[in-house]
Amino acid sequence: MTWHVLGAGSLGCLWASRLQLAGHQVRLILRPSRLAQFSSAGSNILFTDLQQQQHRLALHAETACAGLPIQRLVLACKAYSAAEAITGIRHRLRPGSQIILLQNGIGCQQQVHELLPNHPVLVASTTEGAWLKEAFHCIHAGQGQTLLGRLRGQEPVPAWLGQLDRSGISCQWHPHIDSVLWRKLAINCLINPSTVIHGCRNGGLLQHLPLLQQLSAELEQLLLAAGHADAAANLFSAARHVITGTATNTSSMLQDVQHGRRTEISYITGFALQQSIALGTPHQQLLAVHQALQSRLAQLGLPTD
Ligand SMILES: NC(=O)C1=CN([C@@H]2O[C@H](COP(=O)(O)OP(=O)(O)OC[C@H]3O[C@@H](n4cnc5c(N)ncnc54)[C@H](OP(=O)(O)O)[C@@H]3O)[C@@H](O)[C@H]2O)C=CC1
Ligand SMILES: CC(C)(CO)C(=O)C(=O)O
Repeated sequence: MTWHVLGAGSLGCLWASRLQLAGHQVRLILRPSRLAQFSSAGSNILFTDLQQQQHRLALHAETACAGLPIQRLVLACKAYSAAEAITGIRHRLRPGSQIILLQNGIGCQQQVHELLPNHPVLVASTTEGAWLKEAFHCIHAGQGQTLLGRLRGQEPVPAWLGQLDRSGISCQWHPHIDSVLWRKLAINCLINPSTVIHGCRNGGLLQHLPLLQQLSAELEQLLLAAGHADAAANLFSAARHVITGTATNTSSMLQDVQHGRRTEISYITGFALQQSIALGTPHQQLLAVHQALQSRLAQLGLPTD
């Protein structure tokens, strides 16, 4: 069965390259302007793997309008593009077509569910790392792991999970993917905005641990109130572990800011704050961090949502 991958950004190129290298049929879905750029550059992805080996892969690409019905779609756009991307492609979906969401943060998964109430929507949480050296040149920066599950419905564990593993996409089924998303959300709330506010790599946050500890206490209460006690356990020490383990990394949000790109703030601190208000949990620190991040984005002339 063909894998359709929407978006040839970092993760889209990473998934498409590895699937194609493993012998699967892959089709990219690009916006018209990207498709023109892709075609004039020879319809290739250059993929640098973890061993620094380069692979030049000829891929089929098309726009959302054209093409055959889609049976399996990997949505590899940013969280803020997900709803619009699904709206543009849903005429090509058929009953039973599967959608796999790769977005960070929370909120877009629910938007997609609402747009596609009768489709199997699978949600991934990944710690893989990839970036684009230039358009269509993807660098695989970190192996990481992908957990996959369903937020709603009774879809069985997909038989194609093994295809992903054999393609080098280390992927495991998780029965409570919502808790995994919430835990990652909390870690991202603790790390990403502060790296932008302080303009530092992840390790620079070791200078700001007392404030992070207060924020972590609020996030723990939010996770508990949202029914994710597992996700709340030892949150602060887990975040500190990630900070030290990724000390030299630039967070994805700071990378977006450095490249003048819109961030996923609304799906990270924005979502957490909205939920905290709805559930009546303390959110003084969360509000302060969210507002400080918005101020910094506004100063830089970037969208604050
Ligand atoms: N990169 C990474 O290492 C990781 C990323 N993630 C998450 O994965 C998601 C994707 O991230 P990443 O790959 O880095 O993002 P990128 O910005 O690199 O890529 C997103 C791509 O989606 C494309 N796109 C958006 N809307 C459409 C559309 N309607 N039709 C076709 N293409 C579209 C964009 O195309 P265009 O340029 O034409 O707008 C862009 O190329 C994010 O939520 C991110 O947080 C999670 C873990 C790791
Ligand atoms: C865990 C962390 C903070 C690593 O940089 C991340 O997920 C991100 O940058 O988005």
